[in-house]
Amino acid sequence: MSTDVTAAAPPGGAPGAGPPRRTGGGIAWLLRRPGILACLIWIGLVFVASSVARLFSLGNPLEQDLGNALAGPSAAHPLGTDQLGRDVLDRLLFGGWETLLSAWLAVVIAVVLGTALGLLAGYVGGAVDTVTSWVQDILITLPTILVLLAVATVLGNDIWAAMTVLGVLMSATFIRLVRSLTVSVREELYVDAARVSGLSGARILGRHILPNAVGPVFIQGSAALGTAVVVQAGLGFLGLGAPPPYPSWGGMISEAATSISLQPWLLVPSGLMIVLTVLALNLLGDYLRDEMYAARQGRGGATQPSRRQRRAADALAAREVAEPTVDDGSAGAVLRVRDLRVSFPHDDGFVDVVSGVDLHIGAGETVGLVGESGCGKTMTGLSLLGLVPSPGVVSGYIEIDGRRVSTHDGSFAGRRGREVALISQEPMVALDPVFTVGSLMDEVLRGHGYDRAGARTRAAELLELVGIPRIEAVLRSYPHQLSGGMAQRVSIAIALAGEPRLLIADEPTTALDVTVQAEILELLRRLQADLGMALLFITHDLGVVADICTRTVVMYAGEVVEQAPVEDLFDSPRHPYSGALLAATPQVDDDHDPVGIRGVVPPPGRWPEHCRFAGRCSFATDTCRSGPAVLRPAGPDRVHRCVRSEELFDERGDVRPRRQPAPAPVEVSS
Ligand SMILES: Nc1ncnc2c1ncn2[C@@H]1O[C@H](COP(=O)(O)OP(=O)(O)OP(=O)(O)O)[C@@H](O)[C@H]1O
Repeated sequence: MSTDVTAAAPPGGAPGAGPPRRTGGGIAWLLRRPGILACLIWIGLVFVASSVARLFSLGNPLEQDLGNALAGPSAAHPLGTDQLGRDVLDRLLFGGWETLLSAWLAVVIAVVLGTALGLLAGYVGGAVDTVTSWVQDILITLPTILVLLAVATVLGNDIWAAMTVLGVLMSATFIRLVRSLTVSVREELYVDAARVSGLSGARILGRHILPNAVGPVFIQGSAALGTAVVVQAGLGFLGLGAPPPYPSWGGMISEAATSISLQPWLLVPSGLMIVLTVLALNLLGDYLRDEMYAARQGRGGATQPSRRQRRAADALAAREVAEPTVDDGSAGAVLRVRDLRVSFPHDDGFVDVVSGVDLHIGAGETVGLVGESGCGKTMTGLSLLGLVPSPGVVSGYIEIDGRRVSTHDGSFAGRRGREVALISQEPMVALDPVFTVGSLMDEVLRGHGYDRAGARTRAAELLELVGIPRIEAVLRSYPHQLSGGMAQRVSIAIALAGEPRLLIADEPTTALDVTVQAEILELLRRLQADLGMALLFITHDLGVVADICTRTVVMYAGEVVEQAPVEDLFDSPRHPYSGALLAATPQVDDDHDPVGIRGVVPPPGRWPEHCRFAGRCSFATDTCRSGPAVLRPAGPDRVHRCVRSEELFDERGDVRPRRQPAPAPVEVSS
């Protein structure tokens, strides 16, 4: 039994993403994880008891009492006696020491050798990588037991030599694991930065690449220890363990098997000891892998919700929100959202980072979601994909293509990629550096039901659709061999593979230079017109919204403050925040300088009960601070959240507020 941690390994993980983060004190951390604690207690007990028994010569594992052979458990012999009347507990403990230490030896050799070769192969590449791959393939192909029997034939019953050879054979797993981690991290920008700053290869490996491998190697090592114990017991069973009369766990099973008809109990202690120890080692590996994964998702350590927070999360998740009414103009839309809330643990409860968002997007419509950093745009987008990171809780009504979806009942699972897909800001994030574009697309398309030949044809069609030249060469390329624009086109092609009805583009052009930005926008506009998807375009850039969107939703501090057709919003904003955003946007054909918005968006949990923008709004009066600002209709397909809107914008004759009076001091509630 082994645990493959490659899936949990962080491709291009953050530097230092090593073993599970320990937070809140080691004991408290362990107490919250009873599975890990139970495994550690068992392994520790066996190791300490067998070490003490061996080192201090406690018990008499060799002392025979033929008059009391094959006895069951008793006060004098808690686990009974064997054929020669020797105490089974003493023999188990005496044999355990050698079993565990020799298994450790094998794993240490496997880890050290495998990590060194994996790092070298992954970092240096070329001929070194090729030769190491051959070595790894040979080690994997060799039949372990036959090799160990050959070693025993040559060297006799030398369990330490056998376990050294086992360590070399097992190193193949670590070579593969560390090599793939190294390849994925090698192209990271921070590794390039280290190279540029003149660090030596050895230093880059040690400081920037090795820490990424420590966690996965540690976890794989735990599973390998279980395997080594099994192999060691197998050798003992075949008579290749400790020479008689010295005990080994495998040897004890072999002896018990010969007396099974006279005393079946004899099989239980040694069998159970091997099973429980191997199980504990493997489970420990699995638990640690889950912890590491959770830590990478932001769920580990300090962010684990408390019991009270879990109760609050359950209450939030159970919040009932009715289907939107037909008179809000959303009937028949591809996306219908009502009273969407995204909340994260805070103090003893939860705090909203998105609150009460209503949204709809029809087929063929492009809606721009705009607002400053931290207003909740990305969280809104992720909630529509069921991808809000744990322990965040999403509640509210979400309907995609006529069917209600929820994060809590797994209904997103089959829909992601099919009904709703995502293009992210950084294309390389979506493209695993270990695989070629061809195999990435093949994997996605096979998931959508294509056979191998069909997937190949469809991949080429999709790349053609997104305007990629030299398709065959691109299919054979690795992501790092593509330019930013080309990589974004590939990630768009992958997003389109499932023919989604709703495409969420989260700042898809921010990481690209302006000419490539224009090309990608043009591509999205064309695709959207051809395929008739609903497109939610998340951006800071109002220029992009003017360019590509039909409707704009302006978010401030977690809520929608204005929603209007693009032209209406740009010509006559109805909320001072929309006006301020427009005034802050540079325009080529305009003689006004952009005016920044003073102050910052208050953080979640510090939003005032009244209008959330009041603290930064030059037009705010006591009326704005007298109670919550609710959404108000302002014409067809138009709403805003400003109590003074009519008064303000009437006074100003529908002219957008290019210059605001000096802003009031920033106000946040305590
Ligand atoms: N994992 C998390 N745990 C707790 N709070 C989070 C988490 N992720 C985001 N937030 C908070 O949610 C709020 C909204 O973040 P979000 O990323 O949606 O904003 P945004 O408008 O998309 O900003 P940007 O344009 O910078 O991406 C922020 O205050 C952020 O601090």
